[in-house]
Amino acid sequence: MKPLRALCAGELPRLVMFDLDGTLVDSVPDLATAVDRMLVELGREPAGVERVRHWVGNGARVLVRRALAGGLDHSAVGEAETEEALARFLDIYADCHELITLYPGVHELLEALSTAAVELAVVTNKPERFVAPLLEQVGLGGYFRWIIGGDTLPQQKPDPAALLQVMRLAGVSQEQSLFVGDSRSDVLAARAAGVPCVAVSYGYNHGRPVAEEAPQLVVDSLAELL
Ligand SMILES: O=C(O)COP(=O)(O)O
Ligand SMILES: [Mg+2]
Repeated sequence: MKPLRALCAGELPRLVMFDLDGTLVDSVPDLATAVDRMLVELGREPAGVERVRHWVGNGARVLVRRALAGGLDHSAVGEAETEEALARFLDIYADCHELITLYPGVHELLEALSTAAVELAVVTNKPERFVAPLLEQVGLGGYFRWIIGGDTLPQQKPDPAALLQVMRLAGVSQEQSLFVGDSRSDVLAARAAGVPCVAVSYGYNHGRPVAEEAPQLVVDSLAELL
């Protein structure tokens, strides 16, 4: 795990925090199914998986607002409309987990880290209630000591609060920690928390290359960290 040592002053990190959607799992096909069912129920055109891919990353509420707006800028969408659509989306998505898949290298990396007694956490903007069951479904149930969802704390990424909270709970400093994510919010949250960030190039970053956000390292597969 040389690349990880290089990021943490020659030592293995004691804590690795992972983003979920677009980093560990490809959840966009299911999210798109749920978004499209919601839109059709509301009498609108479905958005399709490619557009939904660009909208994921800032939690369910923003995803629904982007779907209602038909684009990334959701500033014109009203509150009442958001609440009604969000409730439908959450209900529909609760039964939409058929297409989720694990990215290559994920299982191998988590296995190697946990064998090396590195503490593991998930810090995602996905609503917390979905996270543990999905990890279980894809065979990652036993790995994570801490799970923080987008509604666990008052703040979500790019705010560093969740990362700071996990480091506090683990009793581990920034220098001994690492964050692995796929989007701008992940790189910004890690930077604000003072934690080095590895970004995966295959995830969702609103249609932009995540390398533009200047993480410490970009990899095309988590297997590169082994
Ligand atoms: O639910 C989202 O918007 C994305 O969640 P993530 O933080 O795991 O990428
Ligand atoms: Mg992500």
